[in-house]
Amino acid sequence: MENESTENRNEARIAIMELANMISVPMSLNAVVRLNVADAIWQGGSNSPLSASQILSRVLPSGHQGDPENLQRILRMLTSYGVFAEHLIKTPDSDTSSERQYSLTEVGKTLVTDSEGLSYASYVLQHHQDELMRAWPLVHEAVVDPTLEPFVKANGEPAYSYYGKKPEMNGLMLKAMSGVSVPFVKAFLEVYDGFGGVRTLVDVGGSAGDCLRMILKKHPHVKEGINFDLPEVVAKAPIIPGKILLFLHSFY
Ligand SMILES: C[S@@+](CC[C@H](N)C(=O)[O-])C[C@H]1O[C@@H](n2cnc3c(N)ncnc32)[C@H](O)[C@@H]1O
Repeated sequence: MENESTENRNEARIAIMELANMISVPMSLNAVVRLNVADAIWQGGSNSPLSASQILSRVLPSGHQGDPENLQRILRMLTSYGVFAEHLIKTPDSDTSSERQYSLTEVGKTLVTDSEGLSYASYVLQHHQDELMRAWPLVHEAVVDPTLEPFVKANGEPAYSYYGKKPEMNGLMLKAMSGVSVPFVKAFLEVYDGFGGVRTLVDVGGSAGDCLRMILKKHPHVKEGINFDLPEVVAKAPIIPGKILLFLHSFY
């Protein structure tokens, strides 16, 4: 091993410590989503910088002060990962001290609830449910014995059949997929021109059917959409009479 005091070795030690603590990043993200911080800052588009105390006064029920210091720690952490922008605002009664305030960056804005009630917040929550978190410490076992995936080892059955039995998880999965896919499909439909001549369109694993619904709306010559997904999923997907059929099946 080379000399431990070289710049390279110092940077390597810091890098491995950062990797070892990386869980603090998604967990902090999960915390701000649970606390609904993005909507509190966004306030219909104002995105005015707010201190941790001001944010807490908007997200907690009246009478609950919370701990602004702890929230500020989380906000600072996520600022360093580009979710928030930090503003140092001089406090009026002091020449020297300043207050930290936070607004949303482009990344942070993905967590703001839109007019359809969607955002990337559900995607964040979906990934950090207890059942998924339980599978992560078993990843090394997938190397030793790949016959059962970590989710099955942790929860007794594969993820999608598990979601199907838990209405809350199923609902969150649907909402997460809608939140992720709707903005992408909007952008994709602005530039993609490949649906000419298509009469029937099948979306395999179409979830709540958002992609199909948006494509059929933009391209009325596509007469029929088939959402091919699991029974519990299509049971929750809105039907468009005469336009979207639901195929209650499994591709396994
Ligand atoms: C990652 S999601 C994709 C959702 C959707 N395509 C979108 O972009 O929003 C995967 C989808 O595959 C579906 N799926 C998983 N296993 C399936 C199976 N065995 N048969 C049919 N659909 C399945 C899930 O229910 C889920 O809706």
